[in-house]
Amino acid sequence: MAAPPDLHAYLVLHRGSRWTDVYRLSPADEVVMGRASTNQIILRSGRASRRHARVFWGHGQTPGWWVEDLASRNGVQLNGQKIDSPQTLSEGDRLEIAGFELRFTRDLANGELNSAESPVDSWQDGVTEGDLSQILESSECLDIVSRSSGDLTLKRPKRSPYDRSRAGDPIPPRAGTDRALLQMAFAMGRAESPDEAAERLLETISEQIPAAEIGLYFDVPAERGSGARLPPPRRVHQRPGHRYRRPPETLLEQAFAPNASSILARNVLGDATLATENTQGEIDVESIILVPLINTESTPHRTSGLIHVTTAADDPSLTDEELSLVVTASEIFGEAIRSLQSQANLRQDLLQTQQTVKRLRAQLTGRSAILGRSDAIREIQRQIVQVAGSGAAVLLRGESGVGKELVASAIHHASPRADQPMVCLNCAALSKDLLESELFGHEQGAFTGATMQKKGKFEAASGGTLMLDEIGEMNLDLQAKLLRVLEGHPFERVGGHESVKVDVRVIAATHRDLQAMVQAGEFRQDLFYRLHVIEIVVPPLRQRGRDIVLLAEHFVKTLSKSMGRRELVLSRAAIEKLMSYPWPGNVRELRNVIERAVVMTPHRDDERPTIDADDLLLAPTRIAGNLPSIDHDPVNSNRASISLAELERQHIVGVLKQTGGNKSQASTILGIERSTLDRKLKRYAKGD
Ligand SMILES: Nc1ncnc2c1ncn2[C@@H]1O[C@H](COP(=O)(O)OP(=O)(O)OP(=O)(O)O)[C@@H](O)[C@H]1O
Repeated sequence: MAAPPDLHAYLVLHRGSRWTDVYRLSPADEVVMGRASTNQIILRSGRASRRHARVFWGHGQTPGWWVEDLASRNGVQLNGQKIDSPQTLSEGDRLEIAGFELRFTRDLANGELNSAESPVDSWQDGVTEGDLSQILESSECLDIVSRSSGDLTLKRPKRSPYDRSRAGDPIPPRAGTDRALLQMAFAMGRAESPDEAAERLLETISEQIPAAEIGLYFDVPAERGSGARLPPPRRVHQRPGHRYRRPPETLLEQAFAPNASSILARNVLGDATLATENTQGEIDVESIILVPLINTESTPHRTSGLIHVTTAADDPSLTDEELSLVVTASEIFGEAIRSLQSQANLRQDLLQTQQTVKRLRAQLTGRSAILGRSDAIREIQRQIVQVAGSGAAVLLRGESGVGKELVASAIHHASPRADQPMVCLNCAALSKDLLESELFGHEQGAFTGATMQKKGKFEAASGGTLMLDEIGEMNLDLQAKLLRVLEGHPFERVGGHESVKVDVRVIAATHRDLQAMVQAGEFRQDLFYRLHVIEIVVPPLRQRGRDIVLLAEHFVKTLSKSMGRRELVLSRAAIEKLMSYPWPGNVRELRNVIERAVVMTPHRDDERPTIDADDLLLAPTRIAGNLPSIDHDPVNSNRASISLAELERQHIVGVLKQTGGNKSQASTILGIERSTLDRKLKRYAKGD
């Protein structure tokens, strides 16, 4: 006799926070719980009597659902009170029978399907291949298994459905399930996309539960996580002659609610809260497994997908082992998706980093653009293009500050080595031993302080370009070692025996006359010839005509911007002053002069600030040949009339001029720290 639908109710058993078992009560059938295998709900516990309790529909004084203790040894508790006569059941009542707790409800939409405990740990915990056996092991916490359609079988806690050793085990072991899950885990580990992983998931579940329809939903956007708005399943498995139907609204609400747990529901024929009707308007689903996929990357954790398995009226009910299988498979799937996601994120990061590197490189190339329209600079630009393609060594000659490093950088960036490193080393700044170890590296313990192996600039520039500035300052022994490397021989790190071979293009630079040095025996002739094959002479600034103004305006613009100042303009008088000055310190000196002027020019709001001739602090200079000379020769000027402090000041100014304003070089020559030099210069600027 079919009961009116509103008389149906459910017994719900939560098993930890992992999943929920639902048994649908039908008024036509009483449900007996106890140890005997003939019961509808079998309690596999030493504390259970053979026929322990029954739940039934009664028409007595109060028509409704009743629970009765069938004279059990350990009794039945209803909401914490032991019962001694049949009691009616009300919404939310809690039954405790032989150590198991069941809830009575008529309304599953009332949140009853979800456990009160914190979020489902199945998806959240995730698994790795190594964890898989542990997860299978954790299935031992299963305390209920189903035997046949329409009943619940409770068994002792801590018994695994995979345990084959117990005599008289009512659960046939699922041979091959573990192996299928392992194979699935490995296949998912190789998957290249979430869809491929999903394919493996569906394949495994449908092989293990052949008599079922399966729908898989994943990547469900947060705003579409319920009801009619749920997108169609991404993957479906249905047997010939059967159609998969998505879960009804009530079940979806449960699955997408916070703390959703997995659900196994049986005996659900005709229940519109748990299944969706077919085209004839009937609900012909017998049992359901619904496992939410929880996205733990989101805050708070939320359901981002579902595995939905259903059996039809004529099929056997889904079992606990099958629930366990689907939950475990979902955990593995979750882990695979997370790992694919993090791979995708890494790929994305890498792409962004590569784009940043490209952008910065373009900026650097822009910055290293050699400004100038003079014939002298056009000739340099032509030579750069000409030599860039070859891997031959290049010798750059020119006064200090003319832009030799800029030319080297332009050659590197125009060459096929542009994507590889460019490394610069100033040979004048280091002692012989230090220079050797900087160039070729050293092994651990090679000298005092060599606490670990260090690669040299040659290795650092591998595949790229090494610029050796002030090559004329290199000691003769090192010149010999350098020549061997330029000739393609391997080298050894200082204190080492291992041969290191690198592919590095060397660009050497000097402001000195190397030929004269060769004649004086200060530079190796063979090295000179090797370097001299391609020689570019960078002209001094005073030979570049209007380029002086072009460069000055460029520095005014870029320096005002970098200092956050409104853009300044050079007055006509200032331009004339710049054009008539011989620039012994070349472009570096010009840059320094403009920098000072930009800092010192007063800031007025009303008009565009102008750099006037007086704002340009140029040192009085006398030119000898085309090299800078020093006006204040501290050695030969009238020392007797000046103080020691003034003598020091003059000497420092002289050395700075000699180095074209290069403070690092000046401090090396003066034998003082760069910071000391800065301090002294500040003091002079204040007029102390
Ligand atoms: N043509 C140019 N266009 C723009 N900036 C330039 C130009 N030439 C030189 N500079 C700038 O002048 C400064 C000195 O240039 P660089 O260091 O290349 O000179 P250098 O000849 O290598 O000096 P040194 O011999 O003292 O090492 C740098 O700030 C550089 O950017």
